[in-house]
Amino acid sequence: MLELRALRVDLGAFHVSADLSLTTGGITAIMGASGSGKSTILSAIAGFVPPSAGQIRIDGADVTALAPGARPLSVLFQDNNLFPHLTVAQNVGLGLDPGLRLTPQHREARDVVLTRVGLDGMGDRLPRDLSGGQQSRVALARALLRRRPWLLLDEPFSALGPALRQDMLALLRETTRDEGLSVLMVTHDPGDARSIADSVCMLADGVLAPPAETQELFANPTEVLRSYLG
Ligand SMILES: Nc1ncnc2c1ncn2[C@@H]1O[C@H](COP(=O)(O)OP(=O)(O)OP(=O)(O)O)[C@@H](O)[C@H]1O
Repeated sequence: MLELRALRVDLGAFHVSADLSLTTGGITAIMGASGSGKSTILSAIAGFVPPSAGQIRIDGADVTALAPGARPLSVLFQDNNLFPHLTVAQNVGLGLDPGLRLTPQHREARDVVLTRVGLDGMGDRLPRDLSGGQQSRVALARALLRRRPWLLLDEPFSALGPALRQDMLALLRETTRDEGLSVLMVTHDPGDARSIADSVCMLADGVLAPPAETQELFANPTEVLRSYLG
């Protein structure tokens, strides 16, 4: 369970708040207009932006004051955050040990994940020698290898073309389901939310709404969703 209890984040004149719970397992999308505060909320949960009030609890523990690396979550950013001078295998291996001192078991786990995301045989390449879609797979592999229970994604595949993006969303759904991860994904695209999210939290007027079941929400759109869809 991920709980945002009377959470409030202030960035200068901008405010966003949330008071809701997300159950463990499945994929929740945060959807809202550009500038509505989607990244801000995700950054607060990840620990990169300090809240001005309220509490963030994950699986029963208060993580509000914990450093990002100490939280039971991984984050996947839009730019993939790959180190250009490290190989694919090294970039993925960072998910296990920031010093890259990998045991034989670590290497085996890394290679299993590389195969899982379709990068078998590409471990020795540098990120620049991969396509955009393959780079996204490296970042996903690293996040999966960390085995943190929650995976947070901020518009992770928006730089990819539509077909490749659908492939990555499908891979995300399969791999996180197989690994039993809970996913929270920021998107501005209703199509992305409909294709993989079990539930959607709409963000409008500085408030993140509690999750609504995706099919139900789109079948009976709220006022906020109607005005977002235009
Ligand atoms: N450091 C900051 N100081 C003041 N305001 C900020 C700061 N960072 C972001 N903002 C403002 O906070 C608001 C929310 O930004 P945020 O990036 O969270 O929105 P978003 O919904 O993720 O947008 P997009 O879909 O365009 O990425 C914006 O109005 C932005 O200008």
